[in-house]
Amino acid sequence: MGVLIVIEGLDGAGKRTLSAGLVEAWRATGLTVATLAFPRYGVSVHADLGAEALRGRHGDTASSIEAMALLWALDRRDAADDLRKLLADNDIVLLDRYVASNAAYTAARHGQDVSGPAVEWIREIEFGRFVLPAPDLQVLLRVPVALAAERARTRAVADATRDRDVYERDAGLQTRTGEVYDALAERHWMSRWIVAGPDTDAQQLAVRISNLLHDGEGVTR
Ligand SMILES: Nc1ncnc2c1ncn2[C@@H]1O[C@H](COP(=O)(O)OP(=O)(O)OP(=O)(O)O)[C@@H](O)[C@H]1O
Ligand SMILES: Cc1cn([C@H]2C[C@H](O)[C@@H](COP(=O)(O)O)O2)c(=O)[nH]c1=O
Repeated sequence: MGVLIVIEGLDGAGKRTLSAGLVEAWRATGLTVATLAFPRYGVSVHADLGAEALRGRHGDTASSIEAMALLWALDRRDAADDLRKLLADNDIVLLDRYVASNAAYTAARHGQDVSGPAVEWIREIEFGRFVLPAPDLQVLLRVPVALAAERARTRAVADATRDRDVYERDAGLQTRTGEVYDALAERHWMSRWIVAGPDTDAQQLAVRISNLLHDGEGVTR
């Protein structure tokens, strides 16, 4: 049974870039690694509807905090069987965003902190009702809001398919989301968390995580 590792962080933090580096580093040591990125655009109708809503389509869907959270959660529910199979077949399954994204953004949109009802609602729906696998380790890629926004802007200029959505244009939302992420990490919500900075070297982080897992630290099952 493999371990489930999640990279979390703000829009533009560099999660996808760091994930690619981790995969390369682990595979070079002979480990089998599978990856999934949520939302699963182009695979899940729920993910695609969510992305379209964030770009002004589907009436008032984007203005409903719970409607958006349920779309992202339903994408993960549909992926649950695939996720379990990947865990059975690989040493490591690395996720770019998972349930904590929904907890952080939903709480932040409501202006709640980590102790508010939104985080508990997401936990109950996704881990309780949808029975999604719990992570073994979550990594918060902690990047200042301004730097993450700059990275998202630069990416949007370079790649027309990655235009900034309404969440990415909302600096207040990103700031509040960062605060909820910090609290989730401090409380080790649903697993042990470690925090990585903006210039994290993927190779070094891969070694750090491997050591944690090897020592049994941060492994929840
Ligand atoms: N360490 C880094 N230094 C400089 N630029 C970086 C770094 N990491 C990522 N970037 C750049 O920042 C932009 C955003 O990175 P990336 O797509 O990996 O972020 P992300 O967290 O996955 O974003 P999102 O959640 O919005 O999809 C990309 O253009 C990427 O090349
Ligand atoms: C998976 C997930 C995502 N979100 C938020 C985070 C982003 O602002 C958007 C779209 O995600 P992307 O990584 O920029 O493609 O949605 C969320 O609120 N809840 C989730 O579960």
